[in-house]
Amino acid sequence: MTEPIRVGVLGARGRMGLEVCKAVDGAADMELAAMVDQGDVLFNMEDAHAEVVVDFTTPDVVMDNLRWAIEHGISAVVGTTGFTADRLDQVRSWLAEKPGVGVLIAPNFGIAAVLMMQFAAKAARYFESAEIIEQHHPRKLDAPSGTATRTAQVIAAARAEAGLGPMPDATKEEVAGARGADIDGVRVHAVRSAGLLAHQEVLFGTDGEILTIRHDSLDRVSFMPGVLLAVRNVRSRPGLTIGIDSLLD
Ligand SMILES: NC(=O)C1=CN([C@@H]2O[C@H](COP(=O)(O)OP(=O)(O)OC[C@H]3O[C@@H](n4cnc5c(N)ncnc54)[C@H](O)[C@@H]3O)[C@@H](O)[C@H]2O)C=CC1
Ligand SMILES: O=C(O)C1=N[C@H](C(=O)O)C[C@H](O)C1
Repeated sequence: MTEPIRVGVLGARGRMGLEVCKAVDGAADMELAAMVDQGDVLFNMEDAHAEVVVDFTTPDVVMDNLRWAIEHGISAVVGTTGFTADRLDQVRSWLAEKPGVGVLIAPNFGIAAVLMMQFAAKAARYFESAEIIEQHHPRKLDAPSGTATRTAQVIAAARAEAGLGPMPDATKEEVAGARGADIDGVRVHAVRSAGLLAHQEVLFGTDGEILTIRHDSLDRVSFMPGVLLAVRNVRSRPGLTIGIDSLLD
C-alpha cells in the first residue's frame, strides 16, 4: 500500500480550516500532519514533514505562507482569495526557482460552483448583457468574492473571443457604487447578510430573454471533495494550476 500523503493545514482554526482538517483526517490516503493557525510557527509544518499544505487563511497573509511553502519544497493547495494577476505572477516566479513544486489556487473548490463558472463561460457569447450578484455571510473579509471575480473574468474573455463589445448601459451612477464593481467590463454586486453562506447568480440578458445561472453553497462540506482532489493531484502537477477544472476532465 502507498504511504498516505502528509497534509498540513494553514488557517486550521478557521471556518474552512476546521472542515479541511476533518476531511483530511477522514481520508484513508491522507494523514493530518500539522494544523497551524495565527500565532503558531510555520516551523511546525516543516517539522511535521508535511508534503502538501492546504491554505485557507486571509488575503493578507497567504502570500507569505506560499513563499515559505515553495522555498521549503512543499506543494500547496490554496483556497484563500485575493489573487490578482500580479500575485499570480509572483507565485510563478517563486515556482521557477523550485521546478518540482506544485501550487494549485482555486477561487472555489465546489464542483457545482466550478460547473456554474463553466456554464457562464459557455453562455456569455450569446447575450448582450451579463451581471453577477454574489451573496455571502457577513464575516467574509473581501468583496467581491474570488468566485465572482473569476466568473467575471471568464465571461469577459468569452465575450472578447466572440467579438462582443461593451454591454448596453446608459445609466449614470447618482451614488458611487450603485452599479456595482466593474471587473473587465462585467458588473459585480456583493451582498452580505446573516443567514447566507456562499451563493451566486449570473444574469444574462438579450432581447426578450433572460438566463439566470445560480449556485448555492449551503454547507462548507461542499468544498471538501474538490480540496481532497487537489491534494491528491498537486504534487504531480509542478508549477501553477488555477482552478480544479483540469482535474475534473
Ligand atoms: N476556494 C474556496 O473554495 C473557498 C475559499 N474560501 C476563502 O478561504 C479564506 C478563509 O475563509 P474562512 O475559513 O471563512 O475564514 P476564517 O476567518 O474563518 O479563517 C481564516 C483563519 O486563518 C487564520 N490565520 C490568519 N493568519 C494566519 C497565518 N499567518 N497563519 C495561519 N493561519 C492564519 C485565522 O486565525 C483564521 O482562523 C477566505 O479567503 C475565503 O474567501 C472560503 C470558502 C471556500
Ligand atoms: O469566504 C467565503 O465564504 C467564500 N469564499 C470564496 C470566494 O470568495 O469566492 C469561495 C466561496 O464563495 C466561499
